[in-house]
Amino acid sequence: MELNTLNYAVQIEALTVAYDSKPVLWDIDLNIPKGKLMAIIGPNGAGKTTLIKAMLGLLIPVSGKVRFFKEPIDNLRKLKNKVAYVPQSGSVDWDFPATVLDIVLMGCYGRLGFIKRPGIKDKEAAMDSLKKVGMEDYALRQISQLSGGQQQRVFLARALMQDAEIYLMDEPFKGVDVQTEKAIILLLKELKESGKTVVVVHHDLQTVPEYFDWVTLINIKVIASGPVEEVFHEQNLKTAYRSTGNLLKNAV
Ligand SMILES: Nc1ncnc2c1ncn2[C@@H]1O[C@H](COP(=O)(O)OP(=O)(O)OP(=O)(O)O)[C@@H](O)[C@H]1O
Repeated sequence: MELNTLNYAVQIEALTVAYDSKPVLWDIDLNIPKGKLMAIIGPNGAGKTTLIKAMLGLLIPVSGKVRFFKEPIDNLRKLKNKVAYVPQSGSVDWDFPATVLDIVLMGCYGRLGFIKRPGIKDKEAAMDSLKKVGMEDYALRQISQLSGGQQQRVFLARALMQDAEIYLMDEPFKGVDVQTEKAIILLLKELKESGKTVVVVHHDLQTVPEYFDWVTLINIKVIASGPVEEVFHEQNLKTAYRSTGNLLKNAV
C-alpha cells in the first residue's frame, strides 16, 4: 500500500538495535500512517518495548533512522510537543516525592518550558485529564502510593495533557481492570477520531480487531504491518508467535 510520505506520522528505516552486541531488532522498516490507532503485537521478548524506546531516541540504535512527521527524532525542539509517551507501569522508580497532580502537570512542560510554573488554567486542564481516566479523587496523593494500574492511568492523563500529535503507549492496559480498559480504549478512539495517531504495545490478541484499525506484528523483524483486516490473520500470527500456537486459536 503506497501512501504519500506526507501522510506518515512515523517513518522507520533500516533500524537495528542491540543490547550488549546482541541484536533484538533487526533491519526494521516501518511506516505508520497518520490518524491510525495501531497495535504492536508479538511474543514476549519480540522487541516491542525496545522498538518504542528506539523510536523515541531513548536507546541509541546500531543503525537506522526514525522520523516523526518527517523530522528526525534528534530534532527535539520541533518534536517535543508533538510526541507523547506512556511508559509501562512498573518501569519507573518513584523514589522522589511527587503528587499525582505534579506528574500530570509535567505534560504541559514542553509547552511552558521548565522555568515557567503552571497556572490555574493548566491545573484545571490537569484535573480534566485526571477526570477522563477516573483518577480525579487521587490528585493530591503521592504517586508512589498508587497501584500499578492507577499509575498507568496517571501516565495516560499526563499524555492527554500534552495534546500531542502522536501517542506512544507501552501496554496501557497492563494491570487495569476491565471497566478501566474499556474507558481507556474509548479515549484512544476519540484521539484517533480527532486526527491523532496512537501506537499501542498490546498483548491481548482477542481484542485487536475490536480496538485497533492498524496492526504491526514483530518478532525481531517486522512480520507484517497494515490494516487489521488485511494483516491480522493466522499465517502472520503463526510466523510472529512461532512457538506459541495455542495463543492463536481464539484470536482469529
Ligand atoms: N536493558 C536490557 N539489556 C539487555 N537485554 C535487554 C534489555 N532490555 C531488553 N532486553 C532483551 O531484549 C529483547 C527484547 O526485549 P523487549 O522488552 O523489547 O521485548 P518485548 O517484546 O517488549 O517483551 P514483553 O512482551 O515481554 O514486554 C528481550 O530478549 C530482552 O531480554
